[in-house]
Amino acid sequence: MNDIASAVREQAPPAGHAGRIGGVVLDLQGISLSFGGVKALTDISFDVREHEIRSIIGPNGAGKSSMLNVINGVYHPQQGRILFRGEERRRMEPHRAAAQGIARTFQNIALFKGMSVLDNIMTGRNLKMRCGLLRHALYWGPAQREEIAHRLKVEEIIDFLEIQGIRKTPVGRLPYGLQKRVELGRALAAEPSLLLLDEPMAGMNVEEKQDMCRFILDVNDQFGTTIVLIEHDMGVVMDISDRVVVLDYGRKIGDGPPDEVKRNPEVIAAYLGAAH
Ligand SMILES: Nc1ncnc2c1ncn2[C@@H]1O[C@H](COP(=O)(O)OP(=O)(O)OP(=O)(O)O)[C@@H](O)[C@H]1O
Repeated sequence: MNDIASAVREQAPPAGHAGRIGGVVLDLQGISLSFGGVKALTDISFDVREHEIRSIIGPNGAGKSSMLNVINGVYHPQQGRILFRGEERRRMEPHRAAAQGIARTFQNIALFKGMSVLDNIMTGRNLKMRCGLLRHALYWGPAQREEIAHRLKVEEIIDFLEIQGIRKTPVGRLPYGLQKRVELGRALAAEPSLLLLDEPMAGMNVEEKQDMCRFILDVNDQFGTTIVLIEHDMGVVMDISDRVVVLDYGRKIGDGPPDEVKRNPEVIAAYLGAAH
C-alpha cells in the first residue's frame, strides 16, 4: 500500500457514506464520439449516483477527458443519450451545464495567473451574480450587498481549503499544488451539485496529494457534492471511489466497486500492457 493510500484510508468517509448514496443523477447511454477518423469513445454507458465519488480510469488516450467534455457540453457525441436529473439534454453547452450545477477543473491549470487567489475564486461566482455593470451603476446599494454576500462565500471556501495565508497572492507565484487547490476553490465557488475533476493530483508530491484527497473527501462529505474523478494514481482511486469505470481505447472494459474492478482480468491486462 502506498503512503497516500494509507493516509487517505485513515481519512476515508465513515461507513455510513455508502448508505447516503442516492439515485442516478447522470445517466450516459451508448455514447460514441469521433474526431474525423479517431474514435475517442465507442458506445459507452454508465451512470453516476447522487453523493458518490465515481472515478474514470484508463491508460493514456483511453477517452477519459473526452468523457468529461461530453458531460459538460464541450464535446457533442455523434451517438448516445445523456440524462441529467432525469431530463434528456439534447445539446448541452458548457455555460448551460454550469447553470445546471455542473462544475469542473482541468488537467492543465486554467487560472488567471496575474490575479490574486481571492479574485480567481471570485470568478467562480460569476453565474451567481445578478448585478451586471449597468445594475451596479443604477442600484449601487443592492449591488454592494450582493458583492458582500459573494465575498463571504468566497472567504468560506478559502477557509475550507486552508489557504487564508495566500488569499492576496497572485496565483502565478504559487507552487503547483496550491494552484490546483485554488482551481478547486474556483469550481466550488459555483456551489456545484456535480463536480468533474480532471486529474486533480497530477504533478503533485505525496504531501500535496494527501491534502487534495482530504479536500475531495470533505467536499463530498460536508457539501454532499457528487464527484466524477479522473485520476492516474491507482492507490488513491481505489481508496476514495465508490465505483470505478475503466476505459481503454475508447471502450468500457470495467465498471463497479474498486475491489471488483481490481480483479477484472481485462482491466489488469490493459494496465499491464500500458506504460504509466
Ligand atoms: N479535440 C480533439 N481533436 C482530435 N482528437 C482528439 C481531441 N480530443 C481528444 N482526441 C483524441 O481522442 C482520444 C482520447 O483522448 P482523451 O484526451 O479523451 O484521452 P485521455 O484518456 O483523457 O488521455 P490522457 O490520460 O492522456 O489525458 C485520443 O486519441 C485523442 O488524441
